Amino acid sequence: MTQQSIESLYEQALNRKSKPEESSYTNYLYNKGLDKILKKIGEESTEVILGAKNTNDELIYETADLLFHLMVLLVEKDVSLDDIKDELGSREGQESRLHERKDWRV
Ligand SMILES: N=c1c2ncn([C@@H]3O[C@H](COP(=O)(O)OP(=O)(O)OP(=O)(O)O)[C@@H](O)[C@H]3O)c2ncn1[C@@H]1O[C@H](COP(=O)(O)O)[C@@H](O)[C@H]1O
Repeated sequence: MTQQSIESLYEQALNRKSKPEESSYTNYLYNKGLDKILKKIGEESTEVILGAKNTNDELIYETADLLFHLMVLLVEKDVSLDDIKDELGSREGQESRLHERKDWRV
């Protein structure tokens, strides 16, 4: 089975931004603008929640949809995958600092 990395999904979204294609769904989203992309993120997030309540197949399908739309959002906002990796990396070994935020316990 063919697999696709998050990096290549992001690269595709970046590539559509610099070289738009008429039949591209990614370009349809860019043309509609940020509010449309955010609406899709909201819808897809809800579908992930519903999928998780149903079957793992649905969860996997909806997570893939959400990841795709997240990559489009990051490109639209000029945020790189390295920005996200830097943020995640800065949290490594910082459990005690993160746990000071007691709100996650609620
Ligand atoms: N991974 C995806 C991907 N995941 C989901 N989708 C699209 O996201 C849409 C989500 O479905 P919905 O029913 O929620 O949305 P819709 O009713 O089609 O449209 P709207 O609600 O947005 O108006 C579908 O049209 C899917 O085709 C994706 N579209 C593209 N990709 C990747 O992006 C690449 C480039 O695609 P294009 O930009 O279309 O050339 C593709 O080769 C894929 O690798």
